[in-house]
This record gives sequence, structure tokens and C-alpha cells, in this order.
Amino acid sequence: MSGADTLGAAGPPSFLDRFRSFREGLAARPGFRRWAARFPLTRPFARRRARALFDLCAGFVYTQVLLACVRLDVFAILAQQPMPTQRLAQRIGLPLESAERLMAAAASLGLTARRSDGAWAIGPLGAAMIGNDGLAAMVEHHAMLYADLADPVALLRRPRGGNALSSYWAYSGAESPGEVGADRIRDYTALMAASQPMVAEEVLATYRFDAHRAVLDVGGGNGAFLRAVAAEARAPRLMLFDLPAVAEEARARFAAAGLGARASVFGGDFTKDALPEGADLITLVRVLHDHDDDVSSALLARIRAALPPGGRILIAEPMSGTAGAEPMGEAYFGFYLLAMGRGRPRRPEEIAAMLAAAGFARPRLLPTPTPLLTRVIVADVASP
Ligand SMILES: CC(C)=CCC/C(C)=C/CC/C(C)=C/C=C/C(C)=C/C=C/C=C(C)/C=C/C=C(C)/C=C/C=C(C)/C=C/CC(C)(C)O
Ligand SMILES: C[S@@+](CC[C@H](N)C(=O)[O-])C[C@H]1O[C@@H](n2cnc3c(N)ncnc32)[C@H](O)[C@@H]1O
Repeated sequence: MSGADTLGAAGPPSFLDRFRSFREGLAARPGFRRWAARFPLTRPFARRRARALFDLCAGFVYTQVLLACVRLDVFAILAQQPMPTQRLAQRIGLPLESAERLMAAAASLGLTARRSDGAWAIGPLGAAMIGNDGLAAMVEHHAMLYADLADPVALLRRPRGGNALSSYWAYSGAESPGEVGADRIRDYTALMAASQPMVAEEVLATYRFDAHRAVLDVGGGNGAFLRAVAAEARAPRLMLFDLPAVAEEARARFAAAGLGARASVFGGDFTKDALPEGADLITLVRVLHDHDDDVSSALLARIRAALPPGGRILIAEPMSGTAGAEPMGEAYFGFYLLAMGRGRPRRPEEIAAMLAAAGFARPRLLPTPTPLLTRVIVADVASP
């Protein structure tokens, strides 16, 4: 992986920069836009831009169509059996006209599809929601995010914290995260466990855990990730560190899964407490981006201190600058974490630099099947 981020580096604008600036200068002129929308050679570009800008204007409406489908369980119903509007309306408890309106909207977004016999069926994007309870839970919990984003400029101006999301993620605003009680961790821990399968699938498709003696998952939630590892890899012992209230839940879940003897669970606060030793691999799954640079760097140093020579760290989370999924990092997680009050999505190069500063060597970005969902970086303890 290459070195530090070069954003903001001085230097003359490139040829491409100058071309873009010329092009956008033209596009900013209403008269040119009018002409380009009619001229056959520029018309396709004009239409594409109009559509892209319209999608940005309408994004909230689209997401509410999705939310209505999730709340009314439309995808599961249509996946079971396509049906005409009348029957669907009865099934989801909507007036006929509203069901027709919702289905037409959902079909235009690829969530459902109208068959040639007039019945509604699952669409390509609705099909991707089937069996993914975590995604449905994410869609539901966005109500808090949208409430916090109602005035985005105010959100950008005010000191961070004091939002719906910052109280939901109780550790993000807490003076002493270690004292956060069971009632404040329950909802986010359930959301993380529900959405963990889509992340674990990506990590397990990317990295083999078999070669390790013991894996410590720091910020491991109720243990969903480690249970997925245990199902694939027989060898490693399982170790989990999280806030005391979360750790208690993880302990109960491991016992219920028959993994009580294979798993050791530790409660604590990784901003203050040392991490348990004994693992040759420490994982951070959807943890680093939650924290500002000082806390993240200190956490990496603690992880380094807990690892033996030859030990390894694995970081799995969505990252900035993911080709083909740029808005996921910069726009979605950038603003999500702003509303949460802490942290930022980082580019792989930035994480690599933080790892080097904490005493890790050979950072590698491993290819995951769906980089939008998560990317994976591993690095090894540097030899002295
Ligand atoms: C046979 C023929 C002719 C054709 C085949 C067609 C074909 C190849 C179809 C492909 C089917 C396929 C494989 C579809 C795959 C679809 C996938 C993988 C869809 C995935 C979608 C994932 C989404 C929308 C993920 C959304 C994730 C969100 C919103 C995550 C939010 C996470 C949050 C808020 C995390 C919070 C934690 C914190 C606080 C930041 O730490
Ligand atoms: C976004 S969740 C990710 C959970 C899990 N790794 C997953 O991907 O499903 C972040 C986790 O870090 C834990 N955490 C946050 N701050 C912590 C701290 N100071 N000490 C220990 N754990 C902490 C949270 O309790 C939570 O379980």
C-alpha cells in the first residue's frame, strides 16, 4: 500500500483538471445547458447529468419507498408468491390505490417488478434484501440518522454530540464508556449482531483463520463475528473484549451456542484498560472508524502491546475512497459518523500509516468480494 494521503498537495492543475474546469464552466451556463439538452451529440450527457442530479434531489423519497416496503414486509411476501395488487393490498393492509402507488414506485426503483400478467413480483434490488434481516434493520434505524440530518448545515457547525445517533451509540458520547449500562447497549448491539452476517461473510471469504491459535475480537459486540469464525475454523480459541455490559451479553450468547468452553470474554474499556494477552490475531471489525484519530491510534498501540512477536492485526470496516463506491465512504459514513459524534471513515492508506506508527509492518489490503460492505487490512507485528 502506498504512503500518506496526498490530498491537498501543492502543484499546478493537471490537463484533466483544466479540461474539467472548462467543461463545468460551460455546464454552469443556462444557455449552454439548453443547447446541449437539444443537440443530438451532447443530449445523452445532458440527460445523464439531469438524472444524476434528480436522484440526489429525490434520494430521501426513494429511501422512504424502501422503508415502506420493509415495514410492510413486501419483499418476503412477493418472494413467496407474486400477486395482483388487490390481493397484495389486502395482505399488507393498504387501500388498493395506495398499494398500487407503492408498487409502482417500488418497481421504478427496481425493488419490485410488474409481470406481464399484471401481478407484482420481487425485483432485482428487492431480491437482494431477502434473508438479510440486518439490512432491513439498518433501513429502519435510519430514521434517527435522517432526524439528525434534518439541518445538515447546523450539524456541520455545532460541536459534535447531542444527537439521536450519539445517544443511540451510547459509547460515542460517554465520559466513561465502561460504565454504560445494559439498557443503553441493547439496541445497538442487536443492530450490529443482525448486520454482522453480511460483514462476516466478506471477511471469511477473504481471510483464513485456521492458522491461528487464538483470535481476540476487540469491540466484538455480542460475539456474532467470532461465532461465524468458529463455524468456519476449528482451530483458534475465541477471545472477545467489549464494554462490560456488552461482554455480559456475549458470554451468555457463547454459552447458548455451546461455545462456552472455547470462548473467553473480557469486559473493559479499550480507551483505558490494557487488552488481554494470549491471542496471535486481534481483529477490529467496524470499530476503528467509530473513533477520532487520537483514540484510534492509542487503541492500535494497545493492540500491538497485547500481541506476541509474529502476531497479526486484522481490520475490517467500510473505508473511504473505495473505487465504485465512493459515496459510501465519503458521504454516507462521513455524515453518519458526524451525526454519531465521533470518528471518521479512513482511506486504506491512512490506516496503513496509523498501523506503521503503532508498530505494525507489511500492511496488506485484501480483496473482499463486496468492497462496499467492508474492506480488510492485515498487518504484522514489526520486528524490533
Ligand atoms: C442468471 C442470470 C441471467 C443473471 C444473474 C444475475 C445476477 C448475477 C445477479 C446478482 C445477484 C447478486 C449477487 C446480488 C448481490 C447484491 C448485494 C451483495 C447487495 C448488497 C447490498 C448491500 C447494502 C445495500 C448495504 C447497506 C449497508 C448499510 C446501509 C450499512 C450501514 C452500516 C452502519 C450504519 C454501521 C454502523 C456502525 C458504526 C456506528 C459506523 O460503527
Ligand atoms: C460498531 S460496534 C461493532 C460491533 C462488532 N464488532 C460488529 O461489527 O458487529 C462497536 C463495538 O465497539 C464497542 N466499544 C466501543 N467503545 C468501546 C470501548 N471504549 N471499550 C470497549 N469496547 C468498546 C461497542 O460496545 C461495540 O460493541
